[in-house]
Amino acid sequence: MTAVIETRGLTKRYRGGQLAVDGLDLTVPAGSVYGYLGPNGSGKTTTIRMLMGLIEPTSGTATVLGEPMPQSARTVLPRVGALIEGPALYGFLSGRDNLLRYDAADPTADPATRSRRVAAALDRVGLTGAAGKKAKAYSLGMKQRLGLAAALLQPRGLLVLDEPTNGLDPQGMREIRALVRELAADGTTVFLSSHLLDEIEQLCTHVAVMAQGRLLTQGPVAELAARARGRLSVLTPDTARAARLLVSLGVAGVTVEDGSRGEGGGRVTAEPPGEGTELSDLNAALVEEGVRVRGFGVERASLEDAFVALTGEGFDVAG
Ligand SMILES: Nc1ncnc2c1ncn2[C@@H]1O[C@H](COP(=O)(O)OP(=O)(O)OP(=O)(O)O)[C@@H](O)[C@H]1O
Repeated sequence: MTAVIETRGLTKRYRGGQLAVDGLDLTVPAGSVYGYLGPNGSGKTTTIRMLMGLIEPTSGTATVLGEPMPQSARTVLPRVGALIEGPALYGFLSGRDNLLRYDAADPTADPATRSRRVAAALDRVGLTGAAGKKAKAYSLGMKQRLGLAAALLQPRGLLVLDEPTNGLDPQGMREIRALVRELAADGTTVFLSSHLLDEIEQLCTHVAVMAQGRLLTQGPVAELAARARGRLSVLTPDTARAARLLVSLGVAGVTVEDGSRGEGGGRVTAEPPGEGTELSDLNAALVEEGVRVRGFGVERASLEDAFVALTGEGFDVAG
């Protein structure tokens, strides 16, 4: 498999002494939608700025589309569509005129076909109807889509999107996510940073998890989630009794969630039992004890479970 982005020991220490990225080894396979996940301040933007040749690494190497960065920035960057820290737009110009300016700034873009390229890009992001409006009248989501249109003026081998849904309302988020899915379906490799775990789970085939400048893990999303163990879940109105019994049977991590499940129902979750204990025996023991069981099973592990297992802490999934 060819890597579209590869870094080895990539490190950035800012002048003030802050170690923002620490010995990063990333491998982004061709055709992947690669989620770069980490809380604010974990080094995502710094990494992207190094990949795009905007800042020099302190040490380590990076290749993008097979060429070393920042040395090959001039040949690599025209093949990369990037949306970093919000698009730079002229508010007093229409959406269309903003794109015409972007296209004109690209020395490789043929002026004869400019208006056709711009029309196609506007259509791609669903802004044809609003193309004549001034950009300052655009919603944040429309501005973000216009930024994406600028990134799509030329065919690209790679799209790099830094927190593309940051600050958007739910509708705007849905629009941008739908667009990213469409682009990915066309086979474009997408590298997308986010601090939203559910966004990565919805959009990405691969994920790298960052914390404090260091890579905790990377790989296919499905593999990462599968590595985490699911939770045993018992739906019952008799939560306290169920919990006591599970604890007495040696089940670990027993947690009671009461309330809002209708008819006074609640839920008890726990770690799935280890070898030697059958799930069916646990269920039978609950029933024997007179616990009314409305649901029983092991829920599939989510990426969040995997993240908690990795870091020992929860994640800001709501943003
Ligand atoms: N120009 C700079 N000079 C000094 N320190 C910096 C600079 N830019 C970022 N940092 C620090 O480097 C660390 C990583 O920042 P970075 O912006 O890369 O993180 P991030 O994961 O992108 O977070 P956010 O989503 O908040 O941008 C932070 O501690 C930040 O304060």
